[in-house]
Amino acid sequence: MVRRDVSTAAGQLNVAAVQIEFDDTESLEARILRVERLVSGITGADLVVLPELWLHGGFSYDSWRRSAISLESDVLARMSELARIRKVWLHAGSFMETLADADSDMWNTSILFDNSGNLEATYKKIHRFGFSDGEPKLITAGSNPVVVPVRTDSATVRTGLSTCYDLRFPELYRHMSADGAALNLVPACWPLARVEHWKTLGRARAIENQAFVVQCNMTGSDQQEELGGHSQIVDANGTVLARAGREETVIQAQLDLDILAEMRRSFPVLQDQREDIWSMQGLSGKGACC
Ligand SMILES: NC(=O)CCC(=O)C(=O)O
Repeated sequence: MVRRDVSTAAGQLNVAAVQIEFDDTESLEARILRVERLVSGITGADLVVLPELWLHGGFSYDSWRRSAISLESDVLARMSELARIRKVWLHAGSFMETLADADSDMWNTSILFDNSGNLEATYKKIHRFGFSDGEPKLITAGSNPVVVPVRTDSATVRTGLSTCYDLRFPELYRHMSADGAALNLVPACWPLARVEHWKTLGRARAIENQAFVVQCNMTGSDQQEELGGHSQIVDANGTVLARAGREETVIQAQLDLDILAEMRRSFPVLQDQREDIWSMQGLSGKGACC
């Protein structure tokens, strides 16, 4: 495995996560306006993160095809404009992406704009949630991990993109770590019933990869599924720098990337990884199931 130089993280980055309340009865336009207002009210952030499928509803399977959008849609033009006007990097959360033709595949695609409103990266969710229902039935899985450099006047950091259920698969984060990720952004639509998993797995991904983790969840309810909230910003020690409750809110924290780089130098656990671990005793990377 080729490992990127970890010194790609430096400086200070102020990040905000916008925890959005979902309500099945609200129109898409009303929700977009609310999100624009929430983002416009944030001060001092370099990077703002929105949740997974905040427009469509993470569990609104029946309406996904109807509400799906293409990368050229007006909604994304508005998100790009928001990033440009507010001069923030904007992880606009994820969207149900489709191509122009009606029968196209759909993907759960995350979108990152830079602070001039340019589209910097897209990431198609790799691990689909729902077992034999929901995402595996309706959408196509991505197959490319994405790590992208985020650069501002005061910071530079390679940033890994992942979505919700991906958080349960540590090998994805190991892969992004090898590609230099020192910050992981995790938009989600994670239910209340498993919110302790959400909180613990975010801290675990931070500690084991010596990286910051920004988890931005939905709250409210979607097709009778109570959504968990508890968005959090975690440092590489697993310390929660900011955490929401279940209300619609913005959380914000300053990420000190110089301290992270120093921690990685003085406690260099990542260099002790054994790449031969999967070939030991003939096991493959896929765990036993049922
Ligand atoms: N939208 C999701 O990926 C939900 C994931 C989830 O509920 C879980 O991992 O638990």
